[in-house]
Amino acid sequence: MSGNPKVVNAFRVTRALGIPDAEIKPVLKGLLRMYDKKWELIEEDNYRTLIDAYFESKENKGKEEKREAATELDGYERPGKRLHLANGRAAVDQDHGSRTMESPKQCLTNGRAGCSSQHPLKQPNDRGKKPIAPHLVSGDRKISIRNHKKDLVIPKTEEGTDSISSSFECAVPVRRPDLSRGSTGGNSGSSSTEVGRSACDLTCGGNHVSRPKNRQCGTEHSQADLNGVDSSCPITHEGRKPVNFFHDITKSMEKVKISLVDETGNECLPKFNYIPNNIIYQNANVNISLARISDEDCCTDCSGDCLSAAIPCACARETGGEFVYTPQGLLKEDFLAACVKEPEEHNFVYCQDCPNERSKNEYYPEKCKGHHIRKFIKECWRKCGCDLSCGNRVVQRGISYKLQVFVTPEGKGWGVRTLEVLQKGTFVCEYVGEILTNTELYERNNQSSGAKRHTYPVLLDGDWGSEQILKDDDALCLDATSHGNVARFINHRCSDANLIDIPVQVETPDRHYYHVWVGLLSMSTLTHTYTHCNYTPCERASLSTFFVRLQLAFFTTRKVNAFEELSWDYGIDFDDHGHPIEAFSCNCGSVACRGKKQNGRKERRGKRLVLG
Ligand SMILES: C[S@@+](CC[C@H](N)C(=O)[O-])C[C@H]1O[C@@H](n2cnc3c(N)ncnc32)[C@H](O)[C@@H]1O
Repeated sequence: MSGNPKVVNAFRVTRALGIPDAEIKPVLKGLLRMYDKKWELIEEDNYRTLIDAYFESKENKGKEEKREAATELDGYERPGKRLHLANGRAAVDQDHGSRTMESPKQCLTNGRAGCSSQHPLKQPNDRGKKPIAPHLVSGDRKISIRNHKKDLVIPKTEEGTDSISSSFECAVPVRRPDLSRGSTGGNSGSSSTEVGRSACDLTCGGNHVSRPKNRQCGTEHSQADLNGVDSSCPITHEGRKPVNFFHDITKSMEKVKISLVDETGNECLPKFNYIPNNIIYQNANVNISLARISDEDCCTDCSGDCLSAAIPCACARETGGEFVYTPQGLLKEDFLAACVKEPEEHNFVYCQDCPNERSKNEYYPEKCKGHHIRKFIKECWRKCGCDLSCGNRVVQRGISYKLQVFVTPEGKGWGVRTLEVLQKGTFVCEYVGEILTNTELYERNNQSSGAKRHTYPVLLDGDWGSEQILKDDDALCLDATSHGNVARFINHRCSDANLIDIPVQVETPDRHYYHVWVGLLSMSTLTHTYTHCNYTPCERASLSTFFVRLQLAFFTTRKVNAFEELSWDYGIDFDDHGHPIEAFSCNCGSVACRGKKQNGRKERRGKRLVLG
């Protein structure tokens, strides 16, 4: 086995993750048997299946040992057999089963139309580029720190519209730096081939309940799916049974489940890979070192909850000596009001040589359009003495409220709604995606066309307005088209949006709107570690040094009722006709809607809002 170059390569990757060859070998053998030696299923996504299966087997082994210990104590043999990967099924059948193991198998055995033999997590619109392989990340990435002095700028949204693009393909709000007014692309319509695949992707996720109906998307379901909505599938709040229903699009990667429901059957199922944290695609310069963060920038002497201390600790200094959170974990009214307020001229900085303009036109870049210096949140972090339950650690605790992805009745495609009442100032979710440089994004868009255009990245970071020339790999975006979290489904609203995006500084000493954890592991391992291992919060915190996380967080701007759709202002400039991609016709329904088009022409009403 070990002479085979494919095996050698697999070992090389898993070795880089610290997995001994002797331990990965039986797992690999089991997978090869299970997949009839279809190496492509094992190799995909940097051996994701293999790595998942390894951790799965370890986890199961741990459980088994506990069970055996309990049996010994009880003095009798409990029913249930011990299953090994080597027997070809093991981890799949054990307990609740492994979705990651189960998925490809289902695809293969069901022979479902529209479900290729690809690993379900494979992106059909992969343009030949993949996230960095583990060995590359750990071996090649230099770890250093830049001196970011400026706030994150989240200027404008750029948008792609393509008449044939489908909503599951686009789905990523993009906020581009330079364009203080973005435009956004619409994406109605569908592509039958891709939809078939997309349906498969979710179906193979192991929690799909559906009735066959997606005519528009051309999805053909297997007999299993034809059985209709199962009894665990809830009646929707409109009193209907959904046509498509998924219990948890996060694949257990979040603390709470996020369901997806389609009562219409007319919407293409989304095609993307759920990730709970941002991950570097390739060239982004998001390096940081502990040494750069001085003790003055954290509260090493604190313990427990910083909010309950008589005097606010050092972590409140960045936000005027006061924490931005209430003891209930909500944003304070005055801070929220300041964030929601429209920016004034003095809130903008201008680059001498703007990387965003350069990425659009290398030789004759236009003048910098200005970057909005925004308010930001500073949370405590790992150098602080407090613990994860500290009141100044809200965003980093992750999604806590029940959300649902659903089909909007107004023709906006999928949207997100809350299933419970959210008080004003509640943290809802982060915006998560792949971290790209502007140039990478530009190249992605150039290489793809139509539905595959990555038109909605959110601008992340830049040392805007600095004296020096900002390099391309310092100007970053988040692209959630292929990899993202629930935020990729949140629709735009021109005014009175019930969410606002606020940058969160957790891990950097500068006014740098993201926090970074050095990326040493691949996305699959990251996912895996959070999903499958029973780490305590403390263990997770230490493990997280290996992850890359930037944070852009959504908070409610007012009280939001259960089943209300969540929305945020993408900052689109619907009047930006020079933009290569035409903005979608806005159906936000707000009184001051500025992007409604009628008969292909834009209704000229409403104000022109400029957002950083
Ligand atoms: C980030 S995605 C949001 C999720 C998307 N609705 C979906 O189905 O995946 C952005 C896209 O959603 C649609 N969209 C978002 N807000 C909209 C609005 N107010 N009116 C019409 N379409 C909207 C547009 O097609 C836009 O390109």
